[in-house]
Amino acid sequence: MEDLDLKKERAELLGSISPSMRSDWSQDVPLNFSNKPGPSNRKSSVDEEEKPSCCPLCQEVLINPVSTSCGHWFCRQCISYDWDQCAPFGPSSCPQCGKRPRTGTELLTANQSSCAPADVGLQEVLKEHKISLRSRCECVTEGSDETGSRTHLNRIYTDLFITEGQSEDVDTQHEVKQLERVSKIQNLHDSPIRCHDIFKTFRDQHGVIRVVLTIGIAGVGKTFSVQKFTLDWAEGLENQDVSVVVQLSFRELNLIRGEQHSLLSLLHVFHPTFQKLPAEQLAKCKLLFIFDGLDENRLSLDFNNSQLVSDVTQKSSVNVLLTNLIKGNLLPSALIWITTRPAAANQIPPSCVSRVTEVRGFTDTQKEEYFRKRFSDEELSNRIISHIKKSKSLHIMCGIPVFCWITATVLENMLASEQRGELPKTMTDMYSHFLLVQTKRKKKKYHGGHEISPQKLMKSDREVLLKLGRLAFEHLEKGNIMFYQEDLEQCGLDVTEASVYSGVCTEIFKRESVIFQKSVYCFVHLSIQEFLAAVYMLHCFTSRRSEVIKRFLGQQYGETSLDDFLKKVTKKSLSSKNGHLDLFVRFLHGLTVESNQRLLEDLLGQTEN
Ligand SMILES: Nc1ncnc2c1ncn2[C@@H]1O[C@H](COP(=O)(O)OP(=O)(O)OP(=O)(O)O)[C@@H](O)[C@H]1O
Repeated sequence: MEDLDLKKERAELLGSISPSMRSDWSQDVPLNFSNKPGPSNRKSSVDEEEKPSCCPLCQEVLINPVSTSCGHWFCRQCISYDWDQCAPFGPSSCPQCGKRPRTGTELLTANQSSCAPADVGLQEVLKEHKISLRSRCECVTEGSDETGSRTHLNRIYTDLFITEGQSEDVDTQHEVKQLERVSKIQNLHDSPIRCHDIFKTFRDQHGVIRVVLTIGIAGVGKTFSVQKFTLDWAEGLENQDVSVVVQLSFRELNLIRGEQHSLLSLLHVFHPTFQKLPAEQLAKCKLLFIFDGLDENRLSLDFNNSQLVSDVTQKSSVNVLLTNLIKGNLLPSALIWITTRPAAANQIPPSCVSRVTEVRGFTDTQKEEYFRKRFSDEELSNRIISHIKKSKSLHIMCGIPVFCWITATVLENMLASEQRGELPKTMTDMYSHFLLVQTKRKKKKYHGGHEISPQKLMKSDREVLLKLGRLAFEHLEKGNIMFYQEDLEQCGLDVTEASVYSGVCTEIFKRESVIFQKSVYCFVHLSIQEFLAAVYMLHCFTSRRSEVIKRFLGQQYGETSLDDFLKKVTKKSLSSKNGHLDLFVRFLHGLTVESNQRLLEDLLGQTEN
C-alpha cells in the first residue's frame, strides 16, 4: 500500500514538474508547466530514470521528493534540515554538488503549479513574485546600530510558542501575569501549532480553515512569524499549495485609506509584479492574504453595513474591500491571515474567523535558544542567560522576544564596558539602559572616542531625545506610528538628528511604489515609542508644562501630585478601546521608581517618586 502511494506520488510529481521547468532554472528556456511532452520538454535532462530512488542525505527512499535547480533530488525534510543546519544565512548550495541555484533557492515540487491548467505568463509572474517576496522577507531590521544594516531572518529566528485558541483572560490580565501563567501551563494541555500549519486541518477538525486570526501582545513575534511563514513559502519550503502570498500590513493600508481601489489595483500598489496579470488569471490561483497588525488599523471596518463587493475589478474604499474579503464575498476561496494585539481583536466578528491562534512568545528553552543563536561567543551567551535567570521578572519578560532583543543589546554592551554598574533587572530599567546604550553608541560613532559614563547625557542628546519623546507622545496619542519628514520638523527634529539615533528611530519603507516615494519614519519598535512617550510625559510633569498635560487629560487638569497625575493618566488609558496607551502607562509608572529616575535624571529633571 505504502509502495503504491509512493509510486503514485512519484507519478504525480513527474506529471507536474515538466523537464522544461527544470531547465528554466538554468534560465535559458521559458517556463512550461504543461503535462504534455513538447520539444523543449524532451530536450531537458531530467526524467524519472534520473531521479534516484534514495535520498543522498538520509540514504532512504525519497519521501516528498524535491529537487534543486542543479537537478539533484532529496526528501523535502532532509534538505530543509540540511539548509537550516549548514547555512545560518538561509538555504544556499546543493548538498550534493555544492552549486548555488541561479534563480534563488526554491525547490521544485509536485505542487509547484497549483494554478492548473498552468500558463507560461502566469507562472513567470508567480515566480517573479516569489523572488521579490523572498528578498523582502529574508532580512529584517532590528534597529541595529549601523544605519541601514539588516540581519538575516534565518540567523536570528527562533521558534515561538504558538497555540490554537485564545486564552480566556488575555484582555484583562497584566502581561507579566499572563506570561507567568503561560510558562506554568504550557506543558500541561496546550498543544503548540507551528506558524506554518495555521491553515491546516487537523484530524478531529472539519471544513476549510479560511480566516485565521493570530493574537499576541506587543513584541511577541507576530510580524516575525508572518515574515518567516512568507520566507519559507517563497523559498519553496512550506505551504506550496498556496500559489500567491500577498503580504500587507495595516500600517501600509492606513497610508491609502482615503483612496478608491479595486482589489486588483490594491494588489498592484503593493505588489507591482501583478500588474502583468489579468484578473481572470489571478482568480485561478490559490491566494493567501496576510494582514499584519490589526491594532494599527485606522480604517473603519464595518462588517454589518458595508456595500457588497464581489468582483476583483470593482472599485470601492479600502475598508469595504477588506470587509468583503474577510467575509468571503470577494475571492471566497482566498485564505486570510490577520495578526493583532489582543485589545484590537474584536474588530473582526468571530463568525468570520475559522481559527484563532495565539503567539505566546518564547518558552524557557526557546529563550535560551534565542541567546545562543544570537551570540556566537558562548561565554557571552552563558553570562547573559545566567543573569536573566537570576532575576525573576527579567526571566519572565524574556518570554517576549522584543524584550530579548533589547536585553541582548543592553547586556552585550554593558558586559563589554568597564564602567558597567549594576545590570538592569526590570523592564523600565532595561529600556532606560537601552536608551543610554544607543546614545553612547551614537556618541562613539559620530564623535569618536573614549568611553564616557553612559548615564551622563550631553545637552544635545537631551534635547534630541526629548524632541523624539514629543514625537513619540503626540503620535502615540493619535494612534500614529509612522511619520513623515514634516512630522519630525514639527517637533523641531531634522532628519539627520533622527537618523543619528538609528537604534531608536529608523527610516523605513523606501520601496519603489507610488505611495512610498516619500520617506517614512518610525521607531524601531512600538514599545520604544511608548517608552519615549512616557519619558516625555514625565518630563512635562516635572517641568510643569501643564499645557501639554492639559491637552492630553482634558481642560480640568490643574497642577497636582505625582500620585494623582498617575491616576488620571491611568484612567485615560483605560478608556482607550484598543489599549494603545497600556504600555505607555506601565512605563510611566516604572519611571517614577527612584533607581530609574537616577538613571535618566538628565532627561527627566527634578522628580518625585
Ligand atoms: N521568532 C523570533 N526569533 C527571534 N527574534 C524575534 C522573534 N520574534 C520576535 N523577535 C524579536 O522581537 C522583535 C519584535 O517582534 P515582532 O515585530 O514580530 O512583534 P509583534 O508581535 O509583531 O509586535 P507588535 O504587536 O508590537 O507589532 C523583533 O524585531 C525581533 O527582534
